[in-house]
Amino acid sequence: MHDPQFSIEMRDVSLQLGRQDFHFDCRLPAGAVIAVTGASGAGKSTFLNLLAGFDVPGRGRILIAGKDVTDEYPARRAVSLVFQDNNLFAHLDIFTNIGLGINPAMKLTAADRRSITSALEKVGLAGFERRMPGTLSGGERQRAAFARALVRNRPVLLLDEPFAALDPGLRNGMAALLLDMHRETGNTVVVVSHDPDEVKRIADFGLFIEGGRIVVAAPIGKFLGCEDHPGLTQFLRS
Ligand SMILES: Nc1ncnc2c1ncn2[C@@H]1O[C@H](COP(=O)(O)OP(=O)(O)OP(=O)(O)O)[C@@H](O)[C@H]1O
Repeated sequence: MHDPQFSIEMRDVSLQLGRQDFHFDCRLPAGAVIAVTGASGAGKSTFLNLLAGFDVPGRGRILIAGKDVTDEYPARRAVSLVFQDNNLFAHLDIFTNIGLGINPAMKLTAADRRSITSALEKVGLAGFERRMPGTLSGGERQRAAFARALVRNRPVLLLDEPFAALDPGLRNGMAALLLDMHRETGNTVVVVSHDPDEVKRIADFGLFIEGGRIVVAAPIGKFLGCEDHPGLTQFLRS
């Protein structure tokens, strides 16, 4: 049974990658900004990869917006993604990269075309439509990927340190844009962050992952006040 309060459920999900095993079991609130935290190598990206469908669990079920997606291909899932790399097709210009996020056959309406231009303006890349990804800086590529997520407008947005390559001013600007979009659409945002200030600023709910397991999952007030896990305390003070 699906409870509409939850947009993401992992039911007894297990996975082994090399010598590392992972076990995730969680229910995440719909319409929240959920911060995923943990030390390097804890399993944050694997958690997102399972939701995106790039990793497939050996056991357990994954539900997104009430639908069991465990056996569904990444492209069919109700998610958009902004990951650290590999966000853009290198042989296609920025307009096409973003357009594919709206319609994989590039059948775009005039309104779609306007929304691409407008998303590029919002992320500070006005006029970049015909540029190839290889001619953009790392931060510009991340912003282009973010523009694609803006136009895709899926119920769940997965972001793996989306603004890591940006300087602090731009990073804050993009975080503000993310919150604007979130308020407008009411979508669920799952964002990996290494920055406690960013977590405090944007998240409604926090997850702390350690050794391939979720050790804390709580609304943000409780999460920030949690003193039961030295790893989390250290992260929050960093
Ligand atoms: N395909 C794989 N084969 C073997 N081990 C893997 C594989 N993918 C991930 N791992 C291991 O699983 C652990 C968790 O990796 P993951 O990328 O999820 O961590 P993370 O919390 O996102 O780390 P970071 O903050 O450094 O990006 C790491 O020890 C990693 O080396």
